[in-house]
Amino acid sequence: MHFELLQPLGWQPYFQQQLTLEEWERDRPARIVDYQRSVITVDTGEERIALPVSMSLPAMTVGDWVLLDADGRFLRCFTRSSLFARKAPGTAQRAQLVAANIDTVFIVCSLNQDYSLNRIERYLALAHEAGVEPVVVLSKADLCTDDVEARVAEVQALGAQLPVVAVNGLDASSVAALAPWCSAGRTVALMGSSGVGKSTLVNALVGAAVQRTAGIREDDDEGRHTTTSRSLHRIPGGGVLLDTPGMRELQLADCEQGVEDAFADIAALAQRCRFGDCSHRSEPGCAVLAAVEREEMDERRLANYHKLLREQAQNASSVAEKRAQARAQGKRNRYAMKIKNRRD
Ligand SMILES: Nc1nc2c(ncn2[C@@H]2O[C@H](COP(=O)(O)OP(=O)(O)OP(=O)(O)O)[C@@H](O)[C@H]2O)c(=O)[nH]1
Ligand SMILES: [Zn+2]
Repeated sequence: MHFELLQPLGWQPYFQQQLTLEEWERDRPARIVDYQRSVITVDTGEERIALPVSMSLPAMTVGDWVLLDADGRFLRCFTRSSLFARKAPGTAQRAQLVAANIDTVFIVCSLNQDYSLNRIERYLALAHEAGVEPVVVLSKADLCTDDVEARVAEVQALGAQLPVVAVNGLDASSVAALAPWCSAGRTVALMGSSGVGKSTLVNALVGAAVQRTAGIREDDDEGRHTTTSRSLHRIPGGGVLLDTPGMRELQLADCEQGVEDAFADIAALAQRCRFGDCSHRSEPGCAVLAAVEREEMDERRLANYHKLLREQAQNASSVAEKRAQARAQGKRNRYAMKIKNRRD
């Protein structure tokens, strides 16, 4: 019964399985379509409800599924199928949740000035870390002066079964090549540098639907919050597009496992290195360096792997430093308190 209402919001069997029959009949699942400092907007498929942010709510983000009771009160958050998060600024102890329950992320890279295999590998690591299937979208194919087919093949070589699609974002029939990932019940998102054509793709994918969502919003009592319809868009083919500034600003941080997964070929070769802790830089008996020597492994790819791991280590150590600073500050505060208490 609610199924037809929920599926256009990205509802899947994975979430359905988290409900008892009784809950399914009595309560109402809803998806977070917008998350502001003081108010969370959820969509039940029938209406949008504003939940005030409070300390009693768990950490949640756009894309999360929540269960509400019949009166629209929050009961719980569903277990996620995927999560993009990043280190929060400041003490950096808590991760900032960026987007939840995304099935596919389009890694957008333009075929003119922005094209870079290193950058694509960086985004692949982020996608792997989040547990989201990546699809590389090479935009501005119409402006590419090189052989587009050759570029596509080069990017495809970055991962086994990595889908790579070249598009002209200004041409709807070209963008239609992304339809297989945007079918009913599926949620997609976009990542990529500024100017590569993400907004153009959003318009091509949802164009008319965005207008319609805005129209519906006029009628309900939250009508003034026009930004609400900007985070989660329905795609005419049945899918959902999640587009937030947070997704657009994602950086590589704290995703060592993501880097390892994005470079699974290096991990496989490393099994045959002489030393278990081989760093694949200069060690004798290194299977990775041997593969580079035989030209079976791209030297650029190995260098980028080292670079991403190094950045990863730096991020981790700056987090550790900040934690140590916070601890030292806490100690000083407690000491000052002690002295003060003694004086009182
Ligand atoms: N020729 C051509 N131009 C494109 C294509 N995609 C985008 N553009 C143009 O490239 C410029 C930047 O595109 P945007 O969609 O604004 O890029 P963006 O990634 O959203 O940029 P930010 O908003 O800075 O993140 C615009 O002038 C678009 O019209 C394409 O496939 N072909
Ligand atoms: Zn090695």
